[in-house]
Amino acid sequence: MSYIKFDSSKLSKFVHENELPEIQAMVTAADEELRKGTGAGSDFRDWLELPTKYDHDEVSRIQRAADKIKSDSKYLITIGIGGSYLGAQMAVNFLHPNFYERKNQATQVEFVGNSLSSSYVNDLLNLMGDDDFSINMISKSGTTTESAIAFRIFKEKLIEKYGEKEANQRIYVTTDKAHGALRHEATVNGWESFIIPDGVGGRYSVLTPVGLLPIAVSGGNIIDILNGAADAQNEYTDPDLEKNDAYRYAALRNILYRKGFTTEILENYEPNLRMFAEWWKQLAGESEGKDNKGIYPSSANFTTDLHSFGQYIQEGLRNLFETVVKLDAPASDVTIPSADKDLDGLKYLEGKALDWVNTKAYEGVVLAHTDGGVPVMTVHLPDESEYSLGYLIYFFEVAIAISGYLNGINPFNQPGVEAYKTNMFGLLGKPGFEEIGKKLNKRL
Ligand SMILES: O=P(O)(O)OC[C@H]1O[C@](O)(CO)[C@@H](O)[C@@H]1O
Repeated sequence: MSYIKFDSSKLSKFVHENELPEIQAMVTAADEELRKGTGAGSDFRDWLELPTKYDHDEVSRIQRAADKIKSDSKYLITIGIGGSYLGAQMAVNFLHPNFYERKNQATQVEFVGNSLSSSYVNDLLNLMGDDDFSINMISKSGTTTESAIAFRIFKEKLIEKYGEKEANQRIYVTTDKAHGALRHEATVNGWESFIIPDGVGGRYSVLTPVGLLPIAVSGGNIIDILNGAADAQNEYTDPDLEKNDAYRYAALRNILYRKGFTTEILENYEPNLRMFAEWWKQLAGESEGKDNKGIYPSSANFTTDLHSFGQYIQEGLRNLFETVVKLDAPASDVTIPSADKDLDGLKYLEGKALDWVNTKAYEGVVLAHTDGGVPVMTVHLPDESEYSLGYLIYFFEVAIAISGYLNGINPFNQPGVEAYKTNMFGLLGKPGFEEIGKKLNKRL
């Protein structure tokens, strides 16, 4: 029995019994493409064995760097965008109690460079005030505009506060091994640096130093995360759909997609899983949305959004399906108190645990949405531990890769991201983009 329970029992109305066996041959072929490297994008499969083959010396260095940052910094300013921040922020948010940032006196991990908002930058600078800080600049390419601009701004502040020599001791760079401006800058300035392996793309990089350093600084146990992912790596290897839950999830979403269920909503019932959906949206969207096809990844936070666009899910356009990440055992629970009078009509819930109510809400929603024509699958997450998170990360990573091959695309490239960058560079007057800029300006 799988550590993470995958429940597709409510799909019978949408997927006939014969359909899974009938797609098995395609899944086996997709598995071969992934494992043997015969599929498109085969240079980017090193995440597959990362949990069991990671560089132990590098992980020890990450732990030491995290200890230093915790001892000399109130803030770790983590700069990156896309895969260079989503996994780290998702894990930091998941592993710590809600409101942790406001209460905790230890080093706070803050994220910047994931937008071009000046208010956000100024708000962060105001929050930091004159407190001690360090920077973790994360960029595989080293050329991403959003993060490069943030790095300039915060590096300048660091040098202003500490002088160049000490500032250089407070800059940690996570980038590729050999290429790129950032690698060169790190070498010239003697910054401590960590490697994003060549064969691991941004959205698959959370278990590399990209995610591990910020997570370690926040107090997360990175070895436990890797152990969870390693066990998942061992579990999800058999292409047999009856034995591999991650592959079954991939197969079912492909079956649903072909029937017109083109939007997937990843849902949670826990606020600390909100960022998990953001991480998943990049993983799924950047991997699968290409060649004018692919499931559109979206997310919802329940029960909150049941009072917002829950109406749409229940009765709107019938192209939706849902995947719930349901936490089975929250770290703590609350008992609903008794009251002398029953003015609020809650007597029937007195003495009940809040998480029991949450679970009943989930069960009610699954049945209501199923009745409303929305297929629902559930991934049961046993608890809020690092181990479980590592397991869950790997479940979705391998499922999305198989899903991409099932849909006949390269799950490991992202050619479409360049279009906005080219236009932005033209409009910003970047050297080499002048002609594009002239043409675009005429259209504005
Ligand atoms: O780590 P980098 O090279 O700064 O890239 C950040 C993100 O930008 C993208 O390349 C898209 O522009 C993502 O694939 C990636 O995760």
